Amino acid sequence: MTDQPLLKVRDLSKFYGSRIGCSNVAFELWPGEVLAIVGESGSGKTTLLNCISTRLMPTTGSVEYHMRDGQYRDLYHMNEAERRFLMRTDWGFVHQNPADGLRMTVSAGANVGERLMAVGDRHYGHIRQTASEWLERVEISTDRIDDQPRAFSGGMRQRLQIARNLVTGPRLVFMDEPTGGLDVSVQARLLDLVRGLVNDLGLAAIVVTHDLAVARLLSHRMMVMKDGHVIEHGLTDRVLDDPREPYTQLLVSSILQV
Ligand SMILES: Nc1ncnc2c1ncn2[C@@H]1O[C@H](COP(=O)(O)OP(=O)(O)OP(=O)(O)O)[C@@H](O)[C@H]1O
Repeated sequence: MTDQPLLKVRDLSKFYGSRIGCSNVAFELWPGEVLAIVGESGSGKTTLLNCISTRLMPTTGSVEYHMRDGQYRDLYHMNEAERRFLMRTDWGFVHQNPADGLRMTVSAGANVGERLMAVGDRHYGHIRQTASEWLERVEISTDRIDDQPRAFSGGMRQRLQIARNLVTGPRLVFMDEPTGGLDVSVQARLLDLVRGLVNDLGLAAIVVTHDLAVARLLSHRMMVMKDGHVIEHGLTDRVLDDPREPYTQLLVSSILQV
């Protein structure tokens, strides 16, 4: 870890008309750190994730990012081209539904390889070799490299989406319910895989989940949201083992005691 945060979020709010999406959120994310945003449906998790990742314009607040050149830049003061460049080179975004993050009608190899081309790799042999290594890394047999993701199972699609996102060596990955929609045994395997990759690559990640078991397994720190507000924030083990807010206590007792 370096001695400076990767991301500084200050006073971030998003209102949809008079409805609160998220309100007054502030935190810092450090390199290599995984933060989980948890809460019930409608608590504002996706709104917050989308505001931080510049997919949604917040109503107020700032998000500063520590660029590779050592400077902090306010994401909302970048122009569109700069933001796109950052998304392509430094960030990944793993959607709940793999179809939202993959190109379903091109091959698995091309799904991974085109990200390398987007960052300037032009050598076909190298691109195919790297794509093949990444398929192996996410436990997809390399003899499926020419198959389209629509011929894959849900778990395979999600693993392919992860490979597509990580192949370019991002520093920060956003994940929106990465195991949602998969059945339980597939979820467990995928979580193990994600945890291993995040550790090995020293990635920072922000993971939205309504599942506290996912937060427990993946994250170092967690924020609990309710009605658009962060009501509790701390080290994951502390929040789950010794929740301070009655709402968090309720969540923990209702969900985690299985
Ligand atoms: N495009 C929109 N227009 C109006 N209100 C919205 C919009 N998107 C979200 N909201 C409202 O903002 C609040 C937070 O929603 P958000 O989707 O961020 O919650 P969430 O915790 O991600 O829920 P879920 O787990 O169901 O995805 C909710 O009251 C929701 O109705």
